Amino acid sequence: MLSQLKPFSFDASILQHHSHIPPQFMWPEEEKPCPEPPPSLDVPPIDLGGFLSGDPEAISNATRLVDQACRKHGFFLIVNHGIDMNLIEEAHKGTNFYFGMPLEEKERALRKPGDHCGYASSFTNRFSSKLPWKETLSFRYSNEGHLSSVVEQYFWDVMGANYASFGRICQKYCEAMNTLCLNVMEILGISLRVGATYFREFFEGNDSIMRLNYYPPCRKPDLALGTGPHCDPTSLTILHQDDVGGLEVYVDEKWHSITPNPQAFVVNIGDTFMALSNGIYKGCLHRAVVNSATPRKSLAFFLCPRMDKIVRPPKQLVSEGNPRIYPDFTWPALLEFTQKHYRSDMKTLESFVNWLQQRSTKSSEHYLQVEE
Ligand SMILES: C=C1C[C@]23C[C@H]1CC[C@H]2[C@]1(C)CCC[C@@](C)(C(=O)O)[C@H]1[C@@H]3C(=O)O
Ligand SMILES: O=C(O)CCC(=O)C(=O)O
Ligand SMILES: [Fe+2]
Repeated sequence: MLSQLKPFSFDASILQHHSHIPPQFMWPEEEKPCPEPPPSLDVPPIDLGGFLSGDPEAISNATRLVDQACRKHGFFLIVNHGIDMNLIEEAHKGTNFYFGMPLEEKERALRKPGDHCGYASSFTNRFSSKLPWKETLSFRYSNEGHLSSVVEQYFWDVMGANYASFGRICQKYCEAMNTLCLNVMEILGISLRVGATYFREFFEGNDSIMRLNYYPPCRKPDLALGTGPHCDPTSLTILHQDDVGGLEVYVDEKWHSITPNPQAFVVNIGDTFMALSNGIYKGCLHRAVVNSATPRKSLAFFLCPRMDKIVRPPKQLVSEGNPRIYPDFTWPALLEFTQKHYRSDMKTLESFVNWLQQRSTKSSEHYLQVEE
């Protein structure tokens, strides 16, 4: 259980100037950043415009490259995506604006225990060690009719009139991410040979999470981590990083850096899509390191299925040779597990399945006791 600790506030405007960092931010030897900058990962970018043009060669290239990447490590880049670069720049500017505010202003959106939305500064009241060196602002996106302006509304309701313009930018940005995700779902459907519409329809009504990551400079970047090693428990992540660099992906038993490319989105498979693909596509292990000089930002859109959807692979992906790996589950159950019972890492899905089985065993034992 993630204990409710006596919170101390991580005020980045102060802590970033400390030559020593609190011990809670120091990571163990086996998880610390690499002593030398790791090699960059050579990932062939997927030309989304080419795929969407209907050109057979472009479709074949995109689906082949995505299939190779997702069977191996679950990570790829998208270029020629059609998203307005001004919108992306406005989203980064608004992120700077928000995280540049005094702590008490940011804490007006303070994340409540057990909730995934709101402002968090390194989760000081959530974890007792291996604290991430970052501030985050997370909020809900849905394209269901009655929630179609839920992002803009959140900024009005929680942040106030000063953030209305930023709220409009984030609403437009999330709508663009939704379009991008559904196009990627078409590529994944063709790559897995279940058809272009299968996963697109599954995620048409999604209930997703947008997260703004802000990594202040750290005087001990070799001891801290901005975000610890993990697979995203969500379905698909579309991330835009600024030009600072710090995202690392674990491939072939070693860490690789991802060179910033403002024209590209970083895309990775999450645990929930790994279950939807019956383990054929892998959740991508990744982390973020920090530096001593420059703040870093990343905008992460986490695609999640509608709350009532059952996460179950299509029958074409289950066979005698490839039997079911994970039981049916819903995203809200996995989300609650990550917010109330378990800190997401590289074993989240396995731990979640064990937790589900223990709970069903306990409840059937209880039932039997009541019955006897
Ligand atoms: C559903 C989520 C939980 C986290 C945010 C989204 C997807 C990624 C998860 C996370 C980033 C994985 C690393 C640990 C974590 C606690 C973090 O460092 O922020 C995770 C997020 C969370 O639980 O808030
Ligand atoms: O900031 C980054 O580059 C990675 C952040 C991340 O992995 C996450 O928010 O899940
Ligand atoms: Fe992540």
